[in-house]
Amino acid sequence: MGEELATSSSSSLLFRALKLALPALRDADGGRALARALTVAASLADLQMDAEVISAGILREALDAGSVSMSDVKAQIGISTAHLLHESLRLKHAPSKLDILDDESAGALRKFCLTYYDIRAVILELALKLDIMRHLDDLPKYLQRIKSLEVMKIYAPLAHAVGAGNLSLELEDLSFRYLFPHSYNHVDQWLRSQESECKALINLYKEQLLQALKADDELKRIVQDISIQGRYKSRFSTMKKLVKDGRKPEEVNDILGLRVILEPRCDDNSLDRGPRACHRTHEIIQALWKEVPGRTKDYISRPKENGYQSLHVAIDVSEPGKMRPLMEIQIRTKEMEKSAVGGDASHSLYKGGLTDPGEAKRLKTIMLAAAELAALRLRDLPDSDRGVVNCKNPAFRQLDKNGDGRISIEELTEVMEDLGAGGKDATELMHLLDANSDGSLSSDEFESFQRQIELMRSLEDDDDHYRRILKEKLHTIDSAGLIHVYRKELGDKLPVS
Ligand SMILES: Nc1nc2c(ncn2[C@@H]2O[C@H](COP(=O)(O)OP(=O)(O)OP(=O)(O)O)[C@@H](O)[C@H]2O)c(=O)[nH]1
Ligand SMILES: Nc1ncnc2c1ncn2[C@@H]1O[C@H](COP(=O)(O)OP(=O)(O)OP(=O)(O)O)[C@@H](O)[C@H]1O
Ligand SMILES: [Ca+2]
Ligand SMILES: [Ca+2]
Repeated sequence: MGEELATSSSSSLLFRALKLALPALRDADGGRALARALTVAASLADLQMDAEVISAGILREALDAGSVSMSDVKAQIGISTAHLLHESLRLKHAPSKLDILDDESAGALRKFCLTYYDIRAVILELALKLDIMRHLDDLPKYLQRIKSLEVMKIYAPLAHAVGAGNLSLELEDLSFRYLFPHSYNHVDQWLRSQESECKALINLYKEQLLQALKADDELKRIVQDISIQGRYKSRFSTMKKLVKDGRKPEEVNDILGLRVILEPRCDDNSLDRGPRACHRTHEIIQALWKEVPGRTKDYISRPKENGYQSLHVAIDVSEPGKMRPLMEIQIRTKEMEKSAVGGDASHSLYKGGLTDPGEAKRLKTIMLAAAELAALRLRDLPDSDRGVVNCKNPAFRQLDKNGDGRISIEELTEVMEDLGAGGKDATELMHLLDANSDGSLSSDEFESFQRQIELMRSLEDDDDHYRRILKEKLHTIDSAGLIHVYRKELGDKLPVS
């Protein structure tokens, strides 16, 4: 755990969680249950999650097995951990409502998750999925496929959308392996054969470039910070590129990748200091290595339509008698990076065809407005009216105009129209709230919706806090990115037959 999180209260929380889970897990599943719970906890710690999430990770398996109850968790660990477990269990059941082969449903689930859940519960669920995926060999083949498909179409894109990039790539690669074992082996063998050499090369070039940039007088004058990220391309991403336009492996020019991020000095207000720093970096690269002609793309002088800005250079890192894939170097300022990972040119949008983040936000706003309206009507009710109705929930009674104990789609549409929203929004809302899919809302379904609204409000502060942690520590997207939703499905890009 990070230093600031490893306070005595969080250690005590983890300790209590372990104490509660240990007896239940020690003997279960030949000792494997305990190992699994600890692996999940470790993954969550790697993802910089707080003690509440990690303790939920430890307890989840015991809860599933029925050896620990939710009231045990509430009493011995605390309400926040119990809440996270509750959220994660809700999330667990969500996909079973859907036909996972249907792209529209997968998109709806992602939207649902990001709009309705504590974001930490989403990360918890993703860590649990990762653990399942890492141990798929133990399951029968058909289950391996079903789980992989679910991960490929729902959880890997979800991880990408919430900014857990590395988790998303690992989930993708693992499901790729079980869904398409032959093509996976092909790509895997090829990448593996050069992996350690390429990774060493990435580190070496990264270090050399950083030294050269830091030593340059012009850059010293205009930038206050320089950082370089390196990455070796994932199996699935490589496969997609190879499949997409029939390229030969040696024509994939970004197997090795570096990204230079420059932060111009605050005291230099000249407008072009960012572009100047990027072009100067380009010159330094040209002096160091062999640039591949015709492969350079200057999206700084000419930004892409979506606003994406960056300078891309391909360099030849082969040596005499030793052919190697090309290395792509992306050069950008911190501001350009911010836009590329969270803004309009967002990486999630670029890869997944995400819709405008506003769309998901709108749905949430409508939900909140619907609750407001219900509350408002409630206040307008004369006191004498309260309590005489059969249904105990007055807000529900207000919406259930004909008093038949259910809120129909017509009744919901009427409310939404009062709010200035259309019938389509009512249908969407009904779809999300109608847990048993019978086409109308019972008082139970409505009450659970009200509880969610309350929870969402109380979590607004938490949400902000975790958003910052995710952005900073996971090097992820901005606040809006947390509710990005995929429109274009992964299935579009990958033929799943
Ligand atoms: N976030 C974001 N990244 C982008 C965008 N466009 C390109 N990139 C990044 O830049 C890389 C190279 O893009 P280009 O230089 O346009 O290359 P290309 O024509 O797509 O060619 P290949 O990389 O060979 O497929 C991509 O693989 C991404 O990593 C964008 O709109 N948004
Ligand atoms: N040259 C690079 N240097 C460092 N990181 C990179 C580089 N190119 C991409 N990345 C990052 O690596 C991760 C995986 O990217 P990946 O290679 O799968 O996709 P991509 O390069 O953005 O798209 P494409 O497959 O279309 O080229 C993303 O987080 C991406 O931002
Ligand atoms: Ca790329
Ligand atoms: Ca009704």
